[in-house]
Amino acid sequence: MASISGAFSPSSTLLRPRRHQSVVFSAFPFRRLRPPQSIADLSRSSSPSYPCSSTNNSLKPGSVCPVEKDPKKLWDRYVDWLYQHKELGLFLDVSRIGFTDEFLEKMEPKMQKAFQAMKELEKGAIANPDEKRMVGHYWLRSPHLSPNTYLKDQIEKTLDRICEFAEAIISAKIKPPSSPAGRFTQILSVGIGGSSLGPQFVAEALAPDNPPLKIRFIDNTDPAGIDHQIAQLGPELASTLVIVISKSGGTPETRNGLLEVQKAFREAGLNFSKQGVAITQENSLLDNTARIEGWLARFPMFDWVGGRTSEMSAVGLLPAALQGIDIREMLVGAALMDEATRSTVVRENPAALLSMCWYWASDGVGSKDMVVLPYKDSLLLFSRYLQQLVMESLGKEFDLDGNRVNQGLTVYGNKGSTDQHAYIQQLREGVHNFFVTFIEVLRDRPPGHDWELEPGVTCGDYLFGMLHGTRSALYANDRESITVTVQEVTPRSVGAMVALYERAVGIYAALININAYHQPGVEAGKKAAGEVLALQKRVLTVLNEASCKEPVEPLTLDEIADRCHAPEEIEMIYKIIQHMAANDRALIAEGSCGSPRSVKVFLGECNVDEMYA
Ligand SMILES: O=P(O)(O)OC[C@H]1O[C@H](O)[C@H](O)[C@@H](O)[C@@H]1O
Repeated sequence: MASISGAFSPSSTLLRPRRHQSVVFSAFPFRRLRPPQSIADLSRSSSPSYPCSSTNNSLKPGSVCPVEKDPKKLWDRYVDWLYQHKELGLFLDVSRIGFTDEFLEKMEPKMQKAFQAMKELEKGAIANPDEKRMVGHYWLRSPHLSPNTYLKDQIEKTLDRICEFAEAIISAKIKPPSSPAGRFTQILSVGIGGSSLGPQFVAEALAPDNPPLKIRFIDNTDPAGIDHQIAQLGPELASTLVIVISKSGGTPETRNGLLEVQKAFREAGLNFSKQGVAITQENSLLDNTARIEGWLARFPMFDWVGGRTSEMSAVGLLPAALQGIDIREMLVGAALMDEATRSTVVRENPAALLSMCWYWASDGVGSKDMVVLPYKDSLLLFSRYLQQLVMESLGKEFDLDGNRVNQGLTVYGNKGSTDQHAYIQQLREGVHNFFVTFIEVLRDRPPGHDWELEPGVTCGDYLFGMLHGTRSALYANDRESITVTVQEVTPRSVGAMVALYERAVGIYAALININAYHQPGVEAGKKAAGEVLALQKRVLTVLNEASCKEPVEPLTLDEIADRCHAPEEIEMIYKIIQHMAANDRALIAEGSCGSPRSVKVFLGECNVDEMYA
């Protein structure tokens, strides 16, 4: 790599655009052998072999299988395993994952079983048995594959409506009633989890510098965060289209976000219903609210699309279209990737290659974390998006046969090269509990804008050097990695990447025999949150009774817990008091919060109505 010295003495040399450049690359003559019939065939073929012996019944060699270091053999492995999708301009390099021929051979029957499971899923099987639901996100980009014409029509009609609505908003055929701009200029998206992460990722990746409508998100029940978003809109609230997204239509954080935004509208003298849009399942609480209040529009979320795989439904497509992103291109990218990932030849199926690598790298039990490092600022949120897609899908206590398995695959990462200045030190030299996925984007800038900031080297060359330097340095220390390469960040390539990972998760889930499409663990936290709020109400009632006495009776935490009939909840009661005391809740706490036993509490005023309620 070029030396750093002199890096800040820009040379103004403009690069001559070479029109043939990308063509040369995409037509690079990667040798494609006659497709082998199975992985087992491959292991008997001329591919280089990696001499790791397997321990008894494990699919992976027991201890550490040293990765190939011989440059010539590594190049052979690179060339042999390089996957290319020509039409999408996407490459997948798995050469720096050390799977062996023996591993591939043993995996082959499992892979074939997984392909069969995916085939049945796409045909409309109840692939989510707990919730008795079909899993149909693949139909969203290929409606003709839906199991019946009713679903096909639903998908197509919804897509047409999204396009028409977005066009009417952008062209100001539909206007907000009291906007000085005379048109919608902002989107405020209210939603959480799968109803927000995809739209956030896509906005960051694809929104133009000056979109027809700018988007911001409320994705939490943090009052300060909500206030910040509303304050940032300022007078533009009058020109804001509020899209409330919730599949269930009853998620508390989203409901709270909606109530806070509606209050802001009231206070600004605006009519929310003329600016509100709902995306939710038919007849959900949100749907009924939107219908009764006469909101501007309602779009459906289908029962058979899960939140974390909803990017190609109205959830992802409506916000994207309103930002001027070509959503039909996103769908084309996803459909092309779906087609490629239906192949039952592992080597020719990039999602199968990914899931097979995950299995190898994490022993099929999540023993290693997946660090996702896109070297492109616009893909910053990809790892965050993947975190939900992968971890909520694969992180399960039981397998499909009811065995306790505590499965999962941890995902984290932000972007390169920024993360090289944060935690890559540990990855290179510290605890060896991860593998990396590099996301490489070949095109640095739009054509005609590049320049050499030192002789022969552009800013993008540095980014390129950082990626490959890190990949090599990690590999030299036996740290495995996968590299996904795309030509550019476009609606098509983003659609393809979403589809690639959706399918990889589906295949991997089949390999480890778990239901990827439910999330029973999330319910426990929601239920516990409800219990905390119920306890808070009981605490307030007890305090009110004591505070209405003459004279007022300050209570210790033990006394409050006893009167709430919840002595085992004393710690939570302490936390409730601490939180309310910090938030001007007419509650007076004497003593020191640092020594909870000294605390005595009463209310600043007695609420007589509540006493007799
Ligand atoms: O879209 P919603 O029904 O509001 O759900 C939003 C999110 O909430 C949940 O707790 C689930 O774990 C997520 O999978 C879901 O995406």
